[in-house]
Amino acid sequence: MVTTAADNVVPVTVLTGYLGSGKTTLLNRILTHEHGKKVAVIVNEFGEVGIDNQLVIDADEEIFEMNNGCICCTVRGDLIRIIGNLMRRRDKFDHLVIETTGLADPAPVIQTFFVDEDMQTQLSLDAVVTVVDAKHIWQHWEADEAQEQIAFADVILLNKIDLVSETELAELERRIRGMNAIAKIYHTRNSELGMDALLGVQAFDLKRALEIDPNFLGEDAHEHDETVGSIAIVEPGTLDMQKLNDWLSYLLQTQGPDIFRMKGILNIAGDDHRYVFQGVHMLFEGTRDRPWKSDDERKNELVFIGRNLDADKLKEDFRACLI
Ligand SMILES: Nc1nc2c(ncn2[C@@H]2O[C@H](COP(=O)(O)OP(=O)(O)OP(=O)(O)O)[C@@H](O)[C@H]2O)c(=O)[nH]1
Repeated sequence: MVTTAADNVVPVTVLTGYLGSGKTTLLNRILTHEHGKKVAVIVNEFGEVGIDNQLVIDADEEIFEMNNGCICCTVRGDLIRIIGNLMRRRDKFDHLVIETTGLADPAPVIQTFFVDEDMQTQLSLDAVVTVVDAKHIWQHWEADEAQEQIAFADVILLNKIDLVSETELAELERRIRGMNAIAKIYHTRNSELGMDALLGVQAFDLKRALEIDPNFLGEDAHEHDETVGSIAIVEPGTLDMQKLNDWLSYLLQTQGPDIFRMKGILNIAGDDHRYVFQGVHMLFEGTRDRPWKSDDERKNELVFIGRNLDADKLKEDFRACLI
């Protein structure tokens, strides 16, 4: 899973967003943009007319449609099969975008790239990009899918800003930030965003430092409006690796379904290297990272994004792992 540009792996962007939020508009942008990348796209539509083929051919892109049902039910088998076919034409593209349907939970798509060994050697998850309809999101704010799409995202486009006032937009951003402290949030019209912010983000690369909104970290008692939220732990001190392992395994066994994503940089006792980890539901990967630099502040930073998380309990259990 950990990859660098030098590896011959294909970066994969997972594109999510509620119905009508602007995913197709964004996809068209990606396909027609002069970014020098050849992008293959897998779309999952229910009998709708897909992206215009002419456009696809002109843009030197490849599109594959999954028409056999919901991506979240059949995802692993179908996705692996389609990607398998796609990889036979590996020379034809250098980035893959998977558009999930408006209602799909993005987790199974993301997990495919964590669990399947074949997938891991050939592809690397780049980022989850979620398009949010800034005007109409409130109508389905309570829907699990809408919340999960926001919670899983690395990049969020608050789209259709022409339809809302600045105040409304600020309020939406505040609430979304409370749910997801790690995503980069952009304000867009017609899903207009620079390609650098979309493709090649490397949000799942363990080697990249954890990026949490400093404002979020600064807030001690973060107010939560939603059942889905982010919890950040920033603590100095050194951790007992065994205790940490036990705690994290217990946490994932008991709360895995409710923990959508987690990431962290840790200071392990007796090790002069940083330990970095990330997880998606029950799936976890951690590795020894670069050495701490002399001017680094050796502290532990963790972020959990999930449903009904108990901040006090998480912090207490974390502290119990310190030496
Ligand atoms: N006013 C406004 N309309 C937009 C904007 N972005 C997209 N739209 C329109 O919103 C509608 C839905 O956009 P799509 O890109 O098709 O959305 P989608 O997420 O692919 O929709 P589904 O395929 O139904 O999930 C289209 O009519 C777009 O032209 C925007 O920033 N402002």
